[in-house]
Amino acid sequence: MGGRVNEDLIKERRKCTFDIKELTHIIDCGEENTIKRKQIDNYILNIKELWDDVPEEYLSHKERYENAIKKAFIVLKVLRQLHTGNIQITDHRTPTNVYSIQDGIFRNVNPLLIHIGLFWSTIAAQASTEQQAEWLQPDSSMIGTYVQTELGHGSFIRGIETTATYDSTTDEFILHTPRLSAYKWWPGGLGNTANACLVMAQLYINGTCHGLHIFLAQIRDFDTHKPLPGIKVGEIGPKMGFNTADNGFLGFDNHRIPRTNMLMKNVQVLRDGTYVKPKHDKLTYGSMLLTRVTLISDLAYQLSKAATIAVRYSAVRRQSPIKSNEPERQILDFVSQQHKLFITIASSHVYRVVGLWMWNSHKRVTADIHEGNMGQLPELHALACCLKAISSRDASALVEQCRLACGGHGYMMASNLPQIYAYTTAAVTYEGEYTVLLLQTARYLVKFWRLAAEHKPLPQNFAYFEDYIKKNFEQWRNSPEGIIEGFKAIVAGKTKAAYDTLQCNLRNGREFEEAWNMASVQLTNASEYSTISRNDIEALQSRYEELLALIRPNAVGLVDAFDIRDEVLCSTLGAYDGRVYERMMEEASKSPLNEDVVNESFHKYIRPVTMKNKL
Ligand SMILES: CCCCC/C=C\C/C=C\C/C=C\C/C=C\C/C=C\CCCCC(=O)SCCNC(=O)CCNC(=O)[C@H](O)C(C)(C)COP(=O)(O)OP(=O)(O)OC[C@H]1O[C@@H](n2cnc3c(N)ncnc32)[C@H](O)[C@@H]1OP(=O)(O)O
Ligand SMILES: Cc1cc2nc3c(=O)[nH]c(=O)nc-3n(C[C@H](O)[C@H](O)[C@H](O)COP(=O)(O)OP(=O)(O)OC[C@H]3O[C@@H](n4cnc5c(N)ncnc54)[C@H](O)[C@@H]3O)c2cc1C
Repeated sequence: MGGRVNEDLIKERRKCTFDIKELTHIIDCGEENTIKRKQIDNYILNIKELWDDVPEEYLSHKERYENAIKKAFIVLKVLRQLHTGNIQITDHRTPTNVYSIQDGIFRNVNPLLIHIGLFWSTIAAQASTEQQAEWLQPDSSMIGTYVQTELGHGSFIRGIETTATYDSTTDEFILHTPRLSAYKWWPGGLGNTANACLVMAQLYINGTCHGLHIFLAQIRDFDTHKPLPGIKVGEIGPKMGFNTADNGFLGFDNHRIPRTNMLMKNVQVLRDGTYVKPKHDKLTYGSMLLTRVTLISDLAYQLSKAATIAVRYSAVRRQSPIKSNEPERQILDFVSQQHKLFITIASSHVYRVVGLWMWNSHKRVTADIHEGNMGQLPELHALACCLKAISSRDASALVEQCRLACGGHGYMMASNLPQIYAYTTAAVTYEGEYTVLLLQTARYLVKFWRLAAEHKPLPQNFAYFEDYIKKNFEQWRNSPEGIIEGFKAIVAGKTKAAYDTLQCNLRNGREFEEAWNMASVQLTNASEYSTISRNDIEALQSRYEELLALIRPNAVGLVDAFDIRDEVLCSTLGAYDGRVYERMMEEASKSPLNEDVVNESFHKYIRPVTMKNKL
């Protein structure tokens, strides 16, 4: 859409006091990455078939999938070309914004996301060298997905009921779904697209259960795409979001696969049925760990999208004067509006930095695991659980806050805020539900509190537990360092309170698991345990208000620095030129309900009633 840039946005950009490009390079982890990202964006933007004329919301459930899958295979081809062609990407999962353009293409989710992001990466991480040589061929016919969750079990995966029973007479595993609750349910791409999958199932050898293992199973014919005999597969139906992805269900009726289809890098079943244990029995959960780490950066990016839309809109939107004799003000001038929006910008930066830090930690710990050293895995797991849980919860709350900050127009699908919310809130549940993951972290903290309470040696990371017990905490200091000390006090105080409740429940004769359940609200909540006083809180509050005023002139510059293209934002409210009302009117004109001046329903249903007595 042509036309001049909104005057208010022009003024905002003139006011900016820092170098926007420099911040963009920092966000992208270097100018080189910014250049690479822009090259990819431009390349993909020129592929006409990837861009829709009709807004997605007007398509049926079936059309949405068909449109998305058409685009997904074009993107897949481009991805392969990018890996071998002129634009080189060495590590496509580095959590920069390199792949952000897909948000614009799908306005939702790539139906091949699990194929690209989980299927291949699980094979790469958990299959033996020979298996990888066979399966990771660039011209492979496999379109795969990651099949773990069942109708009856998602969080408690030890409860998974699908079985893989070794038959030594034929050297095969028999995959079986014993009952309805054991049907696989949810995996992305399973409904219509995948012809293969990685299945999480309970391994049985000679009547002994060895727990959960991962198996590669073909489920559809590579040529005809019909389900193989013994496979019942389909799509689960419309969801709150993710409707461009065909999440599916799957049941096995004694479906046989070769023994060599179990992922055997860390654990093996030999020809005679001998079971060779892994070095750590949670290595099978490795893909969940990696996705939790990756998600933190993805959620930071979703926050930057929501902030860009809401800040630009708030700079353009004028409503109400502050003083009655003045003109109406930009809504961004209201301090309450700044509070809603600037925290979203800040949170995006926080989770971007933390996501990168976690990504590097994951790389380091994985390298250690390759060398046989599992020592850092529990800490990484505890951190990934907590950060995935809070980043998804914060992101969905803040995206919703941005939507509300756009008033009625934020409720329009054309603002793209409802779609970003539906996408973001799903992350609170998938890849480990919020509370369930927080309880994993609590379990880790309580273990170290017990050591502290028993005056046993603690790792350096937990020295602050000892400080808390010895009352070594400093008085509150109103500074970044002081705030960190305050948080340490809160964690220690909360862990102590939960631990004391746990001990009290145990002394009252409860079994540990029951005592844990009774303490679980305390184990997941945070309260104020620091030495902060009422005066300190008031001082912090006024410092916060001063900072809002300092950020205000740079607000548009800060979101411009996220450098998110209009084709990715897909928002009438958030486009770079700020021509909000023109874009809204243009989008409304695309509604099929505006095609006829008088809709045919008038003649069928309305007129017979309204004109009844007059005919
Ligand atoms: C343009 C093209 C685009 C291309 C795109 C390219 C790339 C994209 C790449 C990535 C994607 C990026 C972003 C993603 C965006 C969107 C995502 C889209 C789709 C969504 C996918 C969703 C997929 C899924 O949901 S898969 C299913 C996930 N399911 C779960 O997470 C289940 C949760 N439950 C569990 O994990 C476990 O049951 C548990 C809660 C951890 C408990 O396990 P259990 O065995 O019962 O263990 P227990 O509690 O008894 O603890 C025992 C012991 O083990 C320790 N433990 C547990 N887990 C682990 C672990 N993982 N690692 C290490 N240790 C572990 C635990 O702490 C205990 O220790 P201890 O005894 O206390 O010492
Ligand atoms: C959009 C989307 C995509 C998905 N994609 C995939 C996929 O590709 N592959 C796949 O395998 N799965 C996938 N899933 C499934 C997802 O991983 C699970 O839904 C998720 O792990 C939560 O499990 P659940 O549904 O069993 O929730 P439940 O565990 O039934 O949660 C319900 C409630 O019970 C509470 N609860 C459960 N256990 C405990 C406990 N021990 N202590 C305290 N409270 C507890 C929870 O906090 C929650 O409030 C997807 C899900 C969604 C929404």
